[in-house]
Amino acid sequence: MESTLYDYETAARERLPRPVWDFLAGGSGTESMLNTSREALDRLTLRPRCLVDVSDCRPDTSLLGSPLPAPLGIAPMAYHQLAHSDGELATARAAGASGTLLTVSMFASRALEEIAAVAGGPLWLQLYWLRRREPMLDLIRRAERAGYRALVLTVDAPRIAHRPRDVRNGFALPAGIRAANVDPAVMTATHSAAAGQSAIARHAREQFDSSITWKDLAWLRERTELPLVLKGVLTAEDAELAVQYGVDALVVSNHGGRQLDFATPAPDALPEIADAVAGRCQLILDGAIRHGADIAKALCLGADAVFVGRPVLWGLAHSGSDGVAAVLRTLMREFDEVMALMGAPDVQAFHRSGIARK
Ligand SMILES: Cc1cc2nc3c(=O)[nH]c(=O)nc-3n(C[C@H](O)[C@H](O)[C@H](O)COP(=O)(O)O)c2cc1C
Ligand SMILES: CCCCCCC(=O)C(=O)O
Repeated sequence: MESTLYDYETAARERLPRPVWDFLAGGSGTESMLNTSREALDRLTLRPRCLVDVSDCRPDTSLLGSPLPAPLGIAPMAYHQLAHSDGELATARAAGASGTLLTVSMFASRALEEIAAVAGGPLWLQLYWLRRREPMLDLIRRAERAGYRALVLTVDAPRIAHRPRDVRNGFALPAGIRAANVDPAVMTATHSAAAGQSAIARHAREQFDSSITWKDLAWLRERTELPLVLKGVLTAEDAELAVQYGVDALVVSNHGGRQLDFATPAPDALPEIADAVAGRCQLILDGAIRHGADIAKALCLGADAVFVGRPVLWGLAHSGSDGVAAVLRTLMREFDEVMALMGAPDVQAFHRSGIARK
C-alpha cells in the first residue's frame, strides 16, 4: 500500500477517465477555492506540550451518540461507482472495518438498504432539498428503517455551481451509473449533456428547490426523529440560527471548493462558529483533510471531528474497498502519532492553544 494520501491521488488520476477525474477533482468558477482550505490548514503550526503521559493515547470519540474510533468520518459524495464498480458497498465495507462513520449521498449509486447490509459502522444520509418533497420523505423513511442514524441537509447548494471542467467536458453520467435511491422520474437529465453543458448542473437546476428557507427546516424537523445536521455553514450568524432551529450538528464546509467561489475557507470560518455555538451543537470540519495533523488542527479550532472527501474516492479508484481502508488507516495512524508527539492523550486535550498561525 501507499504511504501518503497523495500517492492515492496520483494513482486515481492515472486510472480514471479524464472527464470522471475532472468531476472528482474540479471546483467551481475560477477554481480559486480548490486550495484555500489547504492553505488555511497549512498556515497553522502545532504547539506541542511535553512531559505528558502519552503511553496510552485514546483517539476515540463520539458524534451524535455514535462511538467512533477517531474523530473522522467520510463526507457525502455522489456516485462512488464513478471511482470503482463496487461503489458505496466497497466504501461501506472499508469504513465498517474500523467502525468509521460513512455519510451516504442522496445521489449514491447503490441502494441505501444494500449499503446498510454491508456496513459495520454508523451511517448518516445526506439530502438535497428537491422540488418534489415526496421522494425526499420516502428516502427519509427508508433511511430510518435501514438504521441510518442522522440526516445531513446540504445547505450550500441551492443549485450546483458552474464547474468549468464539467462544462468543458460536457460531463454526464456514464451508462450503468445512476442515483440508485431517487425515483428515475426525478433523475431524467443526468445521462446526456449538450457540448458546453454539465448534465449534473442542469439536473440540479431542474430538480433542486432553491426557494427553501429556515421555515422549511422546521417542516423537516417535525417529520423525523433522526438527528439533523446542516452541511455547508460558514458563518456564526447561520450557526446561531441552526441552533435555534434545533439542529444537532453542523458541517463547516465550503463543499471542497465546488460551490461558492471565493467563499471563506472552512478552517477560517470554524473558530467564529465554535464561539457562537459554544457547545450547543457538534461541529465537523470538512475540506482538504489530507493528513492526521489536519485532524488535530481541526480539533484545536473547535471541531469535534472532520470529514474526509476526495481521498476516499482516490482509495476506491486505487483498489476498491482495500484502498479506502488504507486511506482511513493512514489518516488514523498519522493522527495517533500527532497525538503522542503533541502531548495529547485524548481528543479533549486539543484546544486553541495547540495551534499558532505562521
Ligand atoms: C465527487 C464529489 C461528489 C460530492 N458529492 C456531494 C454530495 O452528494 N453531497 C454533498 O453534500 N457534498 C458532496 N460533495 C462535497 C463533499 O461532501 C465535501 O464537502 C468535500 O469533498 C470535502 O472536501 P475534500 O474533498 O477536499 O475532502 C462532493 C464532493 C466530491 C469531490
Ligand atoms: C444531480 C446530482 C447532483 C450531485 C451533486 C454532487 C455534489 O454535491 C458535488 O459536489 O458534485
